[in-house]
Amino acid sequence: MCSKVSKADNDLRKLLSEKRLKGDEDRKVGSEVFDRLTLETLYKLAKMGYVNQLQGAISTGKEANVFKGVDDQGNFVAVKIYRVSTSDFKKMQQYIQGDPRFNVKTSNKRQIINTWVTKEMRNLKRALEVGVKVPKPLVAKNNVLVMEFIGDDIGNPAQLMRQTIISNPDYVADKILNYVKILYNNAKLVHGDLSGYNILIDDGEPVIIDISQGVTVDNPISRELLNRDITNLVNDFKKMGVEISKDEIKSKIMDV
Ligand SMILES: Nc1ncnc2c1ncn2[C@@H]1O[C@H](COP(=O)(O)OP(=O)(O)OP(=O)(O)O)[C@@H](O)[C@H]1O
Repeated sequence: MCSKVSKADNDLRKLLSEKRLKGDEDRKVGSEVFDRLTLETLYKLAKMGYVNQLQGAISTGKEANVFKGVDDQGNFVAVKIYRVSTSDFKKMQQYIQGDPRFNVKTSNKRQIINTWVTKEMRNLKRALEVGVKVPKPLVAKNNVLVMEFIGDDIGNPAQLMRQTIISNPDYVADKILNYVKILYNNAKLVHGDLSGYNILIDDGEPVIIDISQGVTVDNPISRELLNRDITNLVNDFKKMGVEISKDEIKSKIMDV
């Protein structure tokens, strides 16, 4: 028992000392992201073996920060930490309320974020189950989601589709459209924020990320979100040299 506790203490010390937050931006992130409850959550995840080192920020987003971590077995993991101070609770509430899977009537900010993280985890699982390539979710606890790290063996994260040169654009576009189709028809989900900024290219393969706002097709806003996703894809594909119209995409998705 004693040795377990001291191992966990050591793990947390290691986790915090090795998070290696560099530069002004990262330091700002450090103080904003690592509030007491977040530290406690990371501590529990360290004890459970999910993350025992954080190795710096991969991204500093509007509402969350994504860190590269290492688990007990030495595997890289991606650790997404929602910031309670800057999250858009109104938007989160709107998306959660229209979702029959959740019955959350609270206006408590932490509870809303925790539900949001659970929603992201469940959407990722549901996408994986039908064969969409997304990061495998490993654990969700409070405002922290730990998932499979998408990148190379030495820890370089994969590039965003919008920020990389695609060597196989037709293949990538086709794969993405098939993912949107099976997500819609089989998982009954709409991503809701799909664009080249939420698709990673890993070894020539598209991987869809950031599915937290994804809604079930019976949500009243699902059609509007699907249309927006399709518009974004038309524009992104065009930039990659793949011409396809909104109507063509719609008929591909609905063609079951
Ligand atoms: N599983 C992962 N493996 C590797 N990198 C990842 C992973 N998940 C996210 N990232 C990186 O972190 C960035 C932010 O992730 P994500 O889009 O999920 O967070 P976000 O806070 O919603 O971002 P934003 O506010 O910019 O939309 C991604 O653009 C990607 O570069």
